[in-house]
Formats: sequence, C-alpha cells, structure tokens
Amino acid sequence: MSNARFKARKPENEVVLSYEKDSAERISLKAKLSELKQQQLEIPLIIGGKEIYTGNIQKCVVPHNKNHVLATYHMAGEKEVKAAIEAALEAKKEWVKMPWHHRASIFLKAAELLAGPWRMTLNAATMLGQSKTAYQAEIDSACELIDFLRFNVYFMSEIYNEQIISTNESWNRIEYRPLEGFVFAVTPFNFTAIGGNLSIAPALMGNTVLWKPAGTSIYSNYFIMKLLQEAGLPDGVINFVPGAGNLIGNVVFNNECFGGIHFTGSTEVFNSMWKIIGENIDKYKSYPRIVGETGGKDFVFAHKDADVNRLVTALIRGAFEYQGQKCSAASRAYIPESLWPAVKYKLMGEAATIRVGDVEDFTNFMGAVIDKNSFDRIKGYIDYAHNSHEAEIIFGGNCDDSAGYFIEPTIIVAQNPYFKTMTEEIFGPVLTIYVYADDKLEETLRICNESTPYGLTGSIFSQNRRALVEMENMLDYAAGNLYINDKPTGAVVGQQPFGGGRASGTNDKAGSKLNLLRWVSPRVIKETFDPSDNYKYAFME
Ligand SMILES: NC(=O)c1ccc[n+]([C@@H]2O[C@H](COP(=O)([O-])OP(=O)(O)OC[C@H]3O[C@@H](n4cnc5c(N)ncnc54)[C@H](O)[C@@H]3O)[C@@H](O)[C@H]2O)c1
Ligand SMILES: N[C@@H](CCC=O)C(=O)O
Repeated sequence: MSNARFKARKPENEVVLSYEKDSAERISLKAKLSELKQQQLEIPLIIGGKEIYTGNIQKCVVPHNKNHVLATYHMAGEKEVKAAIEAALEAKKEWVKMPWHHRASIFLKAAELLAGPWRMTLNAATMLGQSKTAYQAEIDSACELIDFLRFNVYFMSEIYNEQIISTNESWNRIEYRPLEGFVFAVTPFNFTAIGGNLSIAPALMGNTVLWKPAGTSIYSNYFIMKLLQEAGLPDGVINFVPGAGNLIGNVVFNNECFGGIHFTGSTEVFNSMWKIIGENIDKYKSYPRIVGETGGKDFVFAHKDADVNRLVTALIRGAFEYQGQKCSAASRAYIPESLWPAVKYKLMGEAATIRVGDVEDFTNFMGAVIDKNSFDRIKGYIDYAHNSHEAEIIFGGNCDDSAGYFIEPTIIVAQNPYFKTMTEEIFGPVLTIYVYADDKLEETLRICNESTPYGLTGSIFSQNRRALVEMENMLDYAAGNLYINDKPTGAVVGQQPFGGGRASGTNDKAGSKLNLLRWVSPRVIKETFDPSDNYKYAFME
C-alpha cells in the first residue's frame, strides 16, 4: 500500500452555460425535456443498493402543468426506515475503512458525470419537477451540485492535512473520524443541489446516511441517487428513503445510533425536530450533531445614495427569480423617500416586462410555485395585503391555479414596517416595500435588524462608503450572508459559503470546511517515546 500523502487540487467553479438561442446546450436540453416528458418513471426506495417497492404510491407532477404526471414514487413505512438504518450501519463498516482518496474519487467522478453526460438529465428533471427556468436549473442542479462535489473534496483534503504539534518526546496525531452511528439528511424541495449535498457532505467524511428527500423534489433527487450509483458509491452509504417526514423522523429519532441530522427546510420543522431530539437525548450513544439551515426574511436596504438601476435589478432578480422560492429571496425592502419616485417608476416598468409561464418557453422569467399548499399559502398573504388598509398592492397580485400554480410577481407597499408581509417568511414571488423618511436612516436600520426572527441574507445599497460602513455595522447579525450593491441571492460555493444565524439556522455554512467539520468526531492520539517510570515530580525531592 502506498504511504504517500495525497492532496486534492483546488477546483474552480463550474462555468454556467448560457442556453442562448441555437446553442448546443439549448438543443440538448430541449431534447432531454421531451424525452423525460414522454416517460413515466416508477421511483423506488433505494436501501442498501436494492430497489424497494412498497406499493404506497404518490405522484410527481409538473407544477406549471399540474395534470402531467412525471413519475410515481413509493413511500417508506416504519419497516423500510428501520431497514435503511440497518443498511447504513452495515455499510459503515466497510466505508470507514476505505482510504479517503478513494472516497474522494467516487465524488469527483460524480462531478465529472454531472458536468458531462448527466447535466441535461438533472437540469431537465429540475425544470419539470420543480418548475425552474433553464438558467435557474443550470445554476442549481448542474453548477452548484458540481461545485459542492469538487470543493468538498478539496476541503476534506485540507482538513485531513491539518495536524497538531508534536515534540521530541511525544508524537501527537489528530484523526478525523466520522461520527458514530448514522446521519439523517432531510432535504428541501427548492434546490436540487441542496438535496444532494446534505447527504454527500457527511458521506464524503466517512459517514453513512439515510436521505429523506422532500416529496416535491423526488423526481430530480432520484436522478442524483442514480448518478451517485453510476459513480461507484457503494451500496448502503446513502439510502434513498422518500416518505412522510414525521413517520421517518419518529423511527430515526428513537434509534440509539442516530448520530446527527443534516437538515435544510423551514424553521418550524427544524424546531420540532430539535425538541424531539432533546426529549430523546438519553437514548443516544453520542450527542447527535444538529445542523440545520432554515427560513429567512431577507432584506434589501437602500440608502439615499444608491444607484437606482442596479437597485431595481437586484429587487427584481432577488425577489422573483425561481418565484421567490429561495431561502435567500429578497422579500422586504427599505427605500428612502427621496429615491422612491425613481425606484417606483423603474420597478413598475421592469416588472411589467416579466413573463410568467411554462419554463420550457425560454422567454419566461418565472414558472409556477411548487404545489397547491404553497399556492394557497402565498395567495393568503396577497389576500391579506389586499384587504388591509395598512398596505397597497402596487403590482401583480393575481393567482391562477387552473393549469399550474401560477402567481404573478407581486409588489406591496406597506405603511407599517411591522406589517405581516414585511416580517413573515412567504416563500413566494411577493416583495413588500417600506418607504422611510431620509432622516430616519438609523431608526429604520434598527427596525430592519429587529423586526423578524431571522438572520439569513440581506443587501445594502449605497455609493457612499461611510453609509455602507454604518449599515454593515448596524445589521451585524441581521444576515449570515450580506451583500453590498448586489442581490441577496445566488451564493456560489467556495466564494460565499452559505448560511445564517438566529431563526435561520445553525450557520454551518454549506459548501465550506466549517460544514464538513460537523461530520467528524476527531480523535487525538499521543504516543510518548520515553514515559516516566516514577510518579514523583522533581520538586518533591
Ligand atoms: N437556509 C437555507 O440554506 C435554506 C435553503 C433552502 C430552503 N430553506 C428553507 O426551506 C423552506 C422551504 O423548503 P420546504 O418547503 O421543503 O421545507 P419544509 O420544512 O416543509 O420541508 C423540509 C424537509 O423536511 C421534511 N419534513 C417536514 N416535516 C417533517 C417532520 N415532522 N419530520 C421530519 N421531516 C419533516 C420535508 O418532507 C422535507 O423533506 C423555507 O423555509 C426556506 O427558507 C432554507
Ligand atoms: N444558496 C442559495 C439559496 C438556498 C436557499 O434556498 C442562494 O444563495 O440563493
């Protein structure tokens, strides 16, 4: 066996393809879309590498064409969840012994497969199953997932190279063991890349995983599982277990070998899980790692010296791309009175050009929201604003679920900075604006900081450096990812590690070393060359 020390190369971010008219990528994406639409998959659970068909079936549908069924999928019962835990624990025995550079090879190969032959499959599946435009799918299911795979390998190699101090008398080593037990990955619908990464990151560090994908992203997530299998991931390292969250959670949280949870989703669900884990704490062999990235109420805060055109672009892209269904989406904005007429004029003009519809029509900027539940919830907020005397809907507000779950980009102006749509996460294409008096900058910054429980992303806009410094300081814990003169969405792996504090999560920064460190339980080994053979110290003589 080779005793050489290996190091992974520092990768570069995957280049985002443009999908311009007549481009090769556009032609091949269109072909893949029609191929997938003609099939109807039957998606099994994958436990220990085996396909399991439980007969308890649900459908994957196209959100912008709700009568089109892309696939059926089988749901886990208690028996399958227990089998998945067993499979993960069994697979761990071999997986921990595999040299890390071989683990790395599997995930690097997966990145290459995704950058090449699998790219259009993942993008088309994400467009159809989650209603993303070609560009939104490309930055998610292709580029971000490829980056997670490559950068995590690089960060792992950096971590493994970090060692401790030895002396002439003793040699000290630190080992980065995986956690004891198995890891539970519970993933959201809105990013295919997050679906993959929440299992991949712990697995890369030597853990084995039970992956519960969100019901509305099972279609694209299943292709990730197949891609990982093609890349050579051994059976049982990641077990794909669709099913009801509370049923699966109950079995997992009652198992003594539960080693940690890697969650992304709503604050409410994460809080409920944390409470159950707390109640069960005496059952576990080790304190479980609890890592969760959750909701947001992300802001754009403009100073009177902001550039109006750039501000408006950030508002439109930040609030309406992917129908506002990004945890980072701009959903509240604070605009100074002196700038408001120019901002309003430009914003209304631009919003009027936004096309909403089938994402296969590349002229559309927005598709549909994910499902009926989301549609009803978002519509509820719009109706609330419509009926309130404290707010005015200045753009959009129409909702239509006859063919798919379509909601117009909607802009509300609130007279009260604590108005419901200024403070609660909506997770849809709804932007609420509060216009503040120019001389109330400090007071309004304080409101921005304190009026929601979240702390995920935010943007500050100004051409005045002193103002930027003031805003950055006053909003110190308002965002884990703060942007200056840019939209609050679109973090890139390796460049802007992502995550927030307060009710937005444990801020363990997906796509960074900080996250990978949560999936190891270090062991320090001291070897002494000439240990003492007398318990008495010199001062005692
Ligand atoms: N901070 C981030 O990085 C980030 C990224 C993406 C999404 N999000 C957040 O995710 C939310 C939207 O995603 P969503 O609708 O998929 O979230 P969600 O909380 O409804 O679901 C997330 C996952 O939890 C599962 N789940 C639900 N109830 C469960 C239970 N009782 N036990 C076990 N599992 C359960 C779901 O099936 C899904 O797999 C938003 O709040 C958004 O802000 C945050
Ligand atoms: N990382 C993504 C958001 C993920 C949550 O939905 C962004 O930066 O826009």
